[in-house]
Amino acid sequence: MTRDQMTDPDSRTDNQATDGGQESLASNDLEGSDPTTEPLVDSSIDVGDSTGPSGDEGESRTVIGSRDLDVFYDDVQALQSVDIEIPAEQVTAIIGPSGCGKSTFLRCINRMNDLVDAARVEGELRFEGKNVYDDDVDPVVLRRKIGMVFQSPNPFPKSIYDNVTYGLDVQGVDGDYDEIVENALRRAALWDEVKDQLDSSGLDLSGGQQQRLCIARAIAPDPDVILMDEPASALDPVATSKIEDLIEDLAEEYTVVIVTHNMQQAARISDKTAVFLTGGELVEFDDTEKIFENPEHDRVEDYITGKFG
Ligand SMILES: Nc1ncnc2c1ncn2[C@@H]1O[C@H](COP(=O)(O)OP(=O)(O)OP(=O)(O)O)[C@@H](O)[C@H]1O
Repeated sequence: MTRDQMTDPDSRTDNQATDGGQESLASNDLEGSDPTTEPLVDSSIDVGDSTGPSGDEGESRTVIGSRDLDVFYDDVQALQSVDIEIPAEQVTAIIGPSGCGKSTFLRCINRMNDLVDAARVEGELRFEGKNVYDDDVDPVVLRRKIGMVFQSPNPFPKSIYDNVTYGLDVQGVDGDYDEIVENALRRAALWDEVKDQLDSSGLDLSGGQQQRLCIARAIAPDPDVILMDEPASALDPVATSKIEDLIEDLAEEYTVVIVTHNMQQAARISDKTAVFLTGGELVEFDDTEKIFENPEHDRVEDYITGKFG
């Protein structure tokens, strides 16, 4: 299987399951994709320019990269010429003041901005070396490889079991659903708490459990990347701590990109940190320790130390 086969003209559709018009689903809960012809990006292939800038041995492979990425909402520019190389199987935090384009960047990665009429994307955003904005890329397939978890826990009014299998069901994916559900719930650190109540409504869980259920739902289709947009901001400190532990565990298997307003959280859980500042400029991207202890840019230091933002 080659990178070119990420495309699937037969299943090309932007359909996404919706919940009362809210952006309230794991993004890989998508209808319209034909799993029998699902074109995959084989991460074992030579991905050319998707290696890191230095290509040094021991350097983590780049999974997501952008070059000169601009995003506009009508005439308003939300991102300006963003260049970034996001490494595999690490946690990358996106931080910055309100309105600096954090969510916009996250949504570019799996083309969720396609769902916003006013949004226009220019430049290049690569997943496994393939520009996801090429005409031949199927966004439905892309979103199965790049799942998403939103700010507010948003389970469906369905059983815990059905919440996890929903995305698989609508795509007609075959497989042992019992096994998939158990694996996804285990990986989301929820199995032990819910294994005896899989038929109960997902809405009866606590907020933190609901968010872990949403993470299980995002994991079920077996993505490569999990995008998280402030996944703990609606949770209490105990539930937040569990989600943070979970995110660190997930990075052993998945590439995690998380938007957070909480700088302590970024410092605690991420390996890399990207600092966006007003105007949608990516000002600095480096190891999290470096960003928080010795940033290159005064503006980043001012932001980190709370002088503005
Ligand atoms: N759907 C939209 N239509 C028009 N403008 C938008 C839309 N979404 C975002 N914007 C604008 O794009 C810019 C970046 O917004 P974005 O939500 O990406 O920032 P953010 O850093 O995630 O903000 P916050 O931290 O407040 O969530 C802002 O000026 C915002 O008003």
